[in-house]
Amino acid sequence: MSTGRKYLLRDVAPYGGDRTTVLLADGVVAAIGPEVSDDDATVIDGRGLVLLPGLVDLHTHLREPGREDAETIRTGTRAAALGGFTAVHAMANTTPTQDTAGVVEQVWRLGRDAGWVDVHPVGAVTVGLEGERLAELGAMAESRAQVRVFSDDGKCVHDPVLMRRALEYVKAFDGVVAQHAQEPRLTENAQMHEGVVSAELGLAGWPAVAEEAIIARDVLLAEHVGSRLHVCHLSTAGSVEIIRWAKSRGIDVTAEVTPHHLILTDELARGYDPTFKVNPPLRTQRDVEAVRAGLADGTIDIVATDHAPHTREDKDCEWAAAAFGMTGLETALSVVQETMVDTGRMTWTDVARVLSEAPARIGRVSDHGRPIAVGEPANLVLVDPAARRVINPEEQATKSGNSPFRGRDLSGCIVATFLRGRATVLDGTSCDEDVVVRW
Ligand SMILES: NC(=O)N[C@@H](CC(=O)O)C(=O)O
Ligand SMILES: [Zn+2]
Ligand SMILES: [Zn+2]
Repeated sequence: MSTGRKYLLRDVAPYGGDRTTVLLADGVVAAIGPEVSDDDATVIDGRGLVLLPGLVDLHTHLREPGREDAETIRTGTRAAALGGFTAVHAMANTTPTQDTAGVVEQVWRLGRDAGWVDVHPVGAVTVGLEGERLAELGAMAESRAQVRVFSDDGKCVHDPVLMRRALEYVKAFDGVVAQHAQEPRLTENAQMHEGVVSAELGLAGWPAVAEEAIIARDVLLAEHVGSRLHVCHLSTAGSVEIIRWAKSRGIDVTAEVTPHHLILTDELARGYDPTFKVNPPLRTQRDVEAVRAGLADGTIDIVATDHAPHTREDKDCEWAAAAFGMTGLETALSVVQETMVDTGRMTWTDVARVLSEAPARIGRVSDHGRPIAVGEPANLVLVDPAARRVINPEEQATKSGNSPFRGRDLSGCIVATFLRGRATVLDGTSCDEDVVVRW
């Protein structure tokens, strides 16, 4: 499983703490300590660099099968590695839908063959994401892909009876239902957040209550059946309040926020640039403050990218005709650093929790999100928090150009990413030749 190559990360700061030296060999963390050395190892000067467990994304759209013009498993996972990820969960809204053991195994296998990160397919909750019949959840759980996260993401499981049955069903294999919380009737034709800006622009609004009503219903359903619920891309102040209340009652719910909802607002719609059209929509500054506070105090468990690549044809058109979604794998850590670390709201230990440990736990991925300790799998990322870069989507590994950060100067760069001790990224560049699968 390992390349046989060894790496000596000299004078790195695990979790941004005291400097030490870390040796990676045989796919694991082989030694840690200020005096550690190894003459055969490739030495990386880690002064000023922060070492974190490899990032885990619970919410990525890789588009394959079906929309390889927007992204492939190979391009999307290379983007993930460049963003510091070692594992991603690939959402089920592909064509065909990831609603059978056959399709999730295909995605899992393509991810393994690409070799950039571990790909964990998400299984659809309902057949074809149509919200009518439960998909074969058990068969997907038992397949080689070992699916534990189920979601109709892109669509809401809006039938409460189906949602209840899904929550009950996944208990048998310790699965979780990840809900895209969008009340369909309240969001018909919705184009952006419903508020002052949508009124001024004359665009149909997506009210906060359309998200909050589903979250409120689902936490009560989860409590009723004693199951695990995960809320995708939570975006409003009211949603944070509901999750806080649910957790105080002991309900087994977790929630995610995207990088873009931590930093961007609905004001960006004023330019009618569809790059900023996303589901759920960018909200107000008050919501941004609330999700930051919720992430800092643990109400929101994780940051997930909701990386949603779209072709130029699907995005370079008038606002109303454009697809919802923005890319995020290659900028996620920078946005979290800027909004949460550089502002003093979180430490790097907190970042490891929200971008690695907690998503691995929610997705039941056992060999990622582990502590940086001797004997643990060497799934790691090395970050230079002092570096800055201007985002140019044309230079990114993702096939799609719909980054909302185009032209923006962001802090923090990924220096290296290691998957089971093999460098997938070195010096901020992907190690293309090294990505030979050894399983
Ligand atoms: N987030 C988006 O705006 N779009 C996602 C679907 C989704 O996450 O709901 C997509 O698949 O493009
Ligand atoms: Zn969604
Ligand atoms: Zn999504």
